[in-house]
Amino acid sequence: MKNLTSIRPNTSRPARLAALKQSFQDWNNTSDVMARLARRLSTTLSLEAQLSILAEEMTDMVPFDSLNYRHRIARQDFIFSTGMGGPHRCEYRLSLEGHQYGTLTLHRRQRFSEEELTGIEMMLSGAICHIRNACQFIAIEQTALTDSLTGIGNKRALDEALQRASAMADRHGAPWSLILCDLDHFKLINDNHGHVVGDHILARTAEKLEQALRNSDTVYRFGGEEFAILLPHTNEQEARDVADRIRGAIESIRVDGGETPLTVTASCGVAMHLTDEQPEQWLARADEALYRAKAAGRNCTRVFASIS
Ligand SMILES: Nc1nc2c(ncn2[C@@H]2O[C@H](COP(=O)(O)OP(=O)(O)OP(=O)(O)O)[C@@H](O)[C@H]2O)c(=O)[nH]1
Repeated sequence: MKNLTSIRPNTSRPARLAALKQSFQDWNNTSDVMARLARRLSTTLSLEAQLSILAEEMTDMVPFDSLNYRHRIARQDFIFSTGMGGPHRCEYRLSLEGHQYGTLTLHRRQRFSEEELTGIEMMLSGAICHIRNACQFIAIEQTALTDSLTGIGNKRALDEALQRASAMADRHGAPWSLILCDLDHFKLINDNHGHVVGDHILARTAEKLEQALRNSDTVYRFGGEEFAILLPHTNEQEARDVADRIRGAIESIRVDGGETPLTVTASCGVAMHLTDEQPEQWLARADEALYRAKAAGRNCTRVFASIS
């Protein structure tokens, strides 16, 4: 409950409002480079958009032929480039409070003067907090989409990827396939050798899957011992071949298990996306195919045929 006596009388203050209006106009139209840079950078948390703004503002002060930025964030390389090189360059490692936030390089045909280098450094000082925030935002987003045990995409990442893939398959008519791959009798491994060994096998499986796939294919940990693989431009016959190949890769894993090395097999279910099919239906068909592979005795692949 508000204390009514503390509420100020509801009268307008024309002088203050006029000052606010002036201040807003100044803020909006400022010719102060640093203030404008800070204002523009604060409008976005997209690192790409921030670097575009920085490049735009910087080229007004210190013309350059190209700007390149590179930073490894949450195990992925973030690269931004604009323009085409030149023989002279200046490079800055961006850091704040002991943390690195990437390397920014400018190239130009003419040498950079001392005054220009000082100008660039001043602008980078004005941008660094914003760049730090954008880098941290990417890292947080990445963490939310990554499975902590294996380092590959998690269920949430798969859900988002399935949405995008369904939309693209419908728009472009290109085939997309989904493989669900589940380790066989994994409970026995945990029961007989412990969870640490089970975890190790899951991590090795993720590694093997990534090695066995093309760069355009993406792999996710979908559940405990279940993985999903999304394959663009791949029909169901090709996806079946991929599924058999990855089962072979998983079977080649050897883990120290006492007297004899431990091995593991997997079952796979394959479904190709159907026109206008919702992601959940697509996933359900792949799951049904996986169920059939398990029912058929495991260590095999089954396809949910798009034409029966
Ligand atoms: N070590 C480890 N085990 C997990 C993890 N997530 C799930 N599991 C285990 O995976 C096992 C899955 O067991 P089930 O669903 O019965 O499947 P299964 O034994 O592989 O049998 P089928 O799938 O029918 O071949 C359970 O023992 C879970 O505890 C994990 O992150 N680490």
